[in-house]
Amino acid sequence: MGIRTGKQFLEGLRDEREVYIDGRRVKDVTSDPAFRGAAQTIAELYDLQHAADTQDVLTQVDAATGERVARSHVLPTSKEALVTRGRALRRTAQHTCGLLARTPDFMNVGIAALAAARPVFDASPGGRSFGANITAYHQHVMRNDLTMTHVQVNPQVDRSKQVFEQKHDIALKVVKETDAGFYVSGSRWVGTLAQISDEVVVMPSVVITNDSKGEDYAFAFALPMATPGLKMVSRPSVVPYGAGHYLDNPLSQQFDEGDAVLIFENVFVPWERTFVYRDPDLCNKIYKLTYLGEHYTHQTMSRTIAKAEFMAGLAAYVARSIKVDIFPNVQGMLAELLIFLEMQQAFVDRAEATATETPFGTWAPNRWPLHSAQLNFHERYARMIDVVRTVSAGGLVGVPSYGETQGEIGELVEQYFASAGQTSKERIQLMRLAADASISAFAGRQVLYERYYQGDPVRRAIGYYMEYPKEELFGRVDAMLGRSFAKANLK
Ligand SMILES: Cc1cc2nc3c(=O)[nH]c(=O)nc-3n(C[C@H](O)[C@H](O)[C@H](O)COP(=O)(O)OP(=O)(O)OC[C@H]3O[C@@H](n4cnc5c(N)ncnc54)[C@H](O)[C@@H]3O)c2cc1C
Repeated sequence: MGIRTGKQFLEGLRDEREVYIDGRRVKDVTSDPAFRGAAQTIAELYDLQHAADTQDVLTQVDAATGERVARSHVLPTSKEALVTRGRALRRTAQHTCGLLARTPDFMNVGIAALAAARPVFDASPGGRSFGANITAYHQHVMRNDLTMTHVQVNPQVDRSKQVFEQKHDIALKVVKETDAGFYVSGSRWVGTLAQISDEVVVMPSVVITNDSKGEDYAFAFALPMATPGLKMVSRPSVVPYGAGHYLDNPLSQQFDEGDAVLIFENVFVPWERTFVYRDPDLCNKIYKLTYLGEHYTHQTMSRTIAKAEFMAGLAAYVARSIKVDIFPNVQGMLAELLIFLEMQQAFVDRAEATATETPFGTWAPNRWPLHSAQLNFHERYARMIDVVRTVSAGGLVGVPSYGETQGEIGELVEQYFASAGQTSKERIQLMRLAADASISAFAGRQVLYERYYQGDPVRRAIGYYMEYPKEELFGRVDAMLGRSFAKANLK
């Protein structure tokens, strides 16, 4: 099949999937007010794959079939291919200013990384070999251009205990095995984009002890979203679809990608859709063995460049419109955001420039600049939001709904809401955009997302420190100690 259009993507979502929100079952996610905006945005990304000026950036011809496929699906076999993929990731992110975070390319690069590392899946403790399955799955999602979500985390019940020690045993686990596959019951959280994905990849939970008691919880597999027994329980939408004008919340309307807890009720998983089975050791090692972290973070940090561009641009735009950009304190804050942006770009550029070949013949970006960028972006992003708020000040609440410009007092509104650089309508539109980016429920969820989507930053920072190659740094200190000692001329 090769690359799909937006229309084909939307058609694919009209199936028997079980999505619940606000106490009701959603009939059609493509028309439901909670999901249609994000579904439309993903459809636009599919259409970009066909547009004359973006097709070559985002897609390439697959030599095996002659069909075009998304570059994010392709295993990079050289540094140049990795850099070309990076360009595609950045172009995709520009379309949403990085605000719809879980664009399909995130999971695409992840599955490509797993497929590249096929031998890792061949030595299952039960004697089964799953390498061919990950290769076949990669081909399936690439050739059918599918959108995936993933769920990796066991539910929050009692984090002081192991998953198999919980009083309320609600985590996803194997409940039965047959010749054709196995059955699972329980829940996993939190699947971002789940409601409007084609497939769910149940990724290995990485915080499980290497204990035989953990085996029931240690697996990885993929299933279509409309699989019988699979239910998506959504958080409330941040799209204010009950009131106001579309332009009052333009980001929420387009980019609320949705998060859902997935409940599996005796769901059947065929062996051919299984990648890891009853293997806590592999679950814990999978990121390191497959370079999955490097590839995921290549996508996520390419995305955050677009986000930093938008937030730095927005703050400066607002400041210019009310002419507070003449004040040194404001200039200082705006400079801070530009510095964040340059840092973000530099991290990704360095990761690509110092990419290395993996044992599987593919190329992976340098993990250290990427993880450095990822581990502090959430704090820098919170600061960006703070600067937008600080520069905009009362302007964030000092404008009415855009609907007021078309209402009974439209003429009055035209008179009273102009700024130095803008008409009332322009100013209201800009300030509603700034409000949606900085003080809305959407903005709050964005901050939470950046902090947690790639795991707990506290524990990730511990891992970063423990694994960082520090010998060279210690060597520098040794050299200075030696030189100083020599110069001290001690007898
Ligand atoms: C908006 C959003 C979107 C997400 N999307 C996805 C997704 O698409 N797919 C997916 O799989 N996951 C997703 N996640 C889940 C994400 O991976 C988890 O939130 C993250 O791993 C942290 O786990 P937790 O939320 O269960 O927090 P917990 O592990 O319960 O932690 C809660 C707090 O306790 C602290 N803590 C807990 N345990 C320890 C410990 N052992 N040592 C030190 N401190 C500890 C943490 O630092 C944290 O402050 C998403 C999360 C958010 C918020």
